Amino acid sequence: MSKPFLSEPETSTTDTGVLLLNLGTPEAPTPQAVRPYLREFLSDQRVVELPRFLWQLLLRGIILPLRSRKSAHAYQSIWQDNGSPLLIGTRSLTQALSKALPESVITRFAMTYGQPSVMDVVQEMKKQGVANLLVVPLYPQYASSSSGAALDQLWRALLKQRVQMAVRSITSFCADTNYIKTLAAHIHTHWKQHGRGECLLLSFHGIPLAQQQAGDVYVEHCRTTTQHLVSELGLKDNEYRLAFQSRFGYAPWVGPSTQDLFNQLPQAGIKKLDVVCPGFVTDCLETLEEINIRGKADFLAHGGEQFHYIPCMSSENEWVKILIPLINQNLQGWL
Ligand SMILES: C=CC1=C(C)c2cc3[nH]c(cc4nc(cc5[nH]c(cc1n2)c(C)c5CCC(=O)O)C(CCC(=O)O)=C4C)c(C)c3C=C
Ligand SMILES: [Fe+2]
Ligand SMILES: [Fe+2]
Repeated sequence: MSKPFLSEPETSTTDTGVLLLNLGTPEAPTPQAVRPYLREFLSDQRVVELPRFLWQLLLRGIILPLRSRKSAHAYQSIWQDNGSPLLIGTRSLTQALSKALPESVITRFAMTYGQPSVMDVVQEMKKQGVANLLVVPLYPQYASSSSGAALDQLWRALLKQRVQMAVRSITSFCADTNYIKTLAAHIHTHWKQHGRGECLLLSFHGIPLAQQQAGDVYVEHCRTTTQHLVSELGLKDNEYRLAFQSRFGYAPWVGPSTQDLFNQLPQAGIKKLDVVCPGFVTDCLETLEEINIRGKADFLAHGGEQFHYIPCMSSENEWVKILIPLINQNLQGWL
């Protein structure tokens, strides 16, 4: 029988730690590796809120066999020599923040699904002496299915601790001034280097409409980011669009859909399109494959002439500029 609480070191420590949380990604771009990742992800009731038994029948019987193969194929098109872009990006962001924070702060990352797990990393940080922990889900806009699910894993880890850590968490930073200004500057730099389209599409990951109607603040947060960003960029109403991507399943999702806009915008006279994904801290399957491969092909096939995807901001310069002040503000009194 497993013990209800973990054994603790006898010395009491007071070190401070910062834990970054991201979604997780498969170990390899193969159906065999994608399947356990999707099973864990899609079994989370924050992600799919259907009755558990019915959903598990559907998931294991129909969805996993089909989706694992389809997703593995998509992952193959973006996989890098050293692994999944989401893992590479999260690791390099952790290294950059670790360098920029005082040496005494222990900085790590963990994944909501897959490896490294939140449970293992929190345990390891505790062994290293962390007693005060700041947790930063890497999602500027809060959604129950992303930030909420990430924080659930942290609370699960704390349930195992005999002597619990002091914990602070950042739940969202959708209107943070450094985030908005740095993102606006990033877009300007892209325009200077590659030219500017007729319209800027801000594409956020979607959520099921039922979750929004049940009170999730996610869409409101996406609108807040959009308002601040377009005002910082000085865009007129006809120079930008807000849309939601990555629809999953047959139930309605929040709209308008990014996919629909790729098909419709050329007919509405927009032939040159720039796309940015402000809700993603690191490039991943949903930006590199869904937007920059499939989305681009659809837009061009429907009469579009120029499609520029503006990549996520860099870890070393831009995200450090955004996250260090936010982290320092939340570490007050601990250092
Ligand atoms: C803003 C962050 C995200 C929210 C909100 C979110 C909700 C959400 N996602 C799914 C289903 C899938 N998402 C998948 C990939 C994926 N999702 C996010 C972020 C959010 N998801 C990221 C960063 C990624 C990329 C992971 C990577 O390895 O690069 C996938 C897996 C890929 C696929 O098969 O398409 C699924 C499935 C739901 C159902 C949902 C809200 C309820
Ligand atoms: Fe940049
Ligand atoms: Fe997702």
